This record gives sequence, structure tokens and C-alpha cells, in this order.
Amino acid sequence: MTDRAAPEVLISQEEIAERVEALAQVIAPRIDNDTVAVCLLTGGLWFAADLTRALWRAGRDVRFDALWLASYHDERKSSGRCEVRADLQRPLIGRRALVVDDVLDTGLSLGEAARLVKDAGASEVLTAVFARKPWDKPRIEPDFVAWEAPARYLVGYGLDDEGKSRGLPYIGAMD
Ligand SMILES: O=P(O)(O)OC[C@H]1O[C@H](OP(=O)(O)OP(=O)(O)O)[C@H](O)[C@@H]1O
Ligand code: HPA
Repeated sequence: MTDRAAPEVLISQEEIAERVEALAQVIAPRIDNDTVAVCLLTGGLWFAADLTRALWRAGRDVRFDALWLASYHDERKSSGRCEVRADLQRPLIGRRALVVDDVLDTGLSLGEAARLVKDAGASEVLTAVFARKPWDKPRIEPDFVAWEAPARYLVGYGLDDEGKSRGLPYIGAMD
């Protein structure tokens, strides 16, 4: 097994936990217990798991669903296309949805997810990402952002390098 160089730590696990807790306090008044948290698979799992538990501590027991989208396919640049690998499971008609993802980069994935969720009948679509990369003209402005990330290739806390490193408890840069 070849060990790769450790990524440069950009945000520690302690700071991630603090930011998730703080974000849940901001989101809680904007949602109710009928809100469906829609986790974007695969990378959004780690943030969605932490955020839904922080929302519970903030007094919100949300429903949970997932939407599996893929656009990077082991590359470090977006393919420019977003493939739907698995659709929503739960009825969204008339319910508020909170789409949850690890990172907003070009905004293609979050924009596509918001459109799919709206088309599924959600009464309101809110979006939350842990990290937002800087773009002059993002395709979508998320409603909630935990951390403003630099324009670097990120790994950890759901973010992967060819499937690896999603389980790092911190976020680091690989470039
Ligand atoms: O704003 P964008 O440019 O669309 O990039 C963000 C998306 O890219 C990653 O997904 P990816 O397609 O790599 O699939 P993954 O969730 O399995 O990592 C990440 O999880 C976001 O969903
Ligand atoms: O910086 C990133 N790292 C991992 N996956 C990603 N998907 C979009 N941007 C990134």
C-alpha cells in the first residue's frame, strides 16, 4: 500500500463541529419538523449526518431523504453534466425541503438538485452546504453556508480524491 502525502489541514474537526452547530441554530427557525432534509450522495452524507443531529439539538426533528447525483467521476474538474444515479424516495409535495451537500463548487450539482426537488413538488427549497468555493458568478446562491473555502482541491468530511479520504474528520487541500 502506498501512503500519499497528508493533505494540508484547512479546517479542523473541532472547527467543523462548531460551525455545524452554529449553522443549525440559524437554520432551525427557517424550517419545521415536516421539512425533508435531502442529502446529496455521496459527499453530502457526512455533513447531513452531523447537521440533522445538530438540528435535533436545536429542536427540529426533520425527515430525511437522499438524491444520488454524480458529475466529477474521479476527476478534479466538473464534467459539466450531472447524472442522476438514484431518485428521491419520500413524497415532497407541499413540504419544505432542505438540500444538504458538502461543497458548492461550480454550483451545477446544487442547482440541479434544487430543480429536481422543486419539480417533485416541494413548497419551498432551501439549500445548505458546508463549504463554498469562490466563483464570480455562481450558478446558485446557497441559503446556508458553514465555511467559505479557498479555490483549491478539497478532501475530507465527505470530499473525496477518487473515492478516498471522505472519512477524514477535517478538510484539507490536496493541490
Ligand atoms: O458545485 P459542483 O461543481 O457541482 O461540485 C459540487 C459537487 O461535486 C461533488 O460531487 P461529485 O459529483 O464528485 O460526486 P460525489 O458526491 O460522489 O463526490 C460534491 O459532493 C458536490 O455534490
Ligand atoms: O474540491 C473538491 N474536492 C472534492 N470533490 C469536489 N467536488 C467539487 N469540488 C470538489
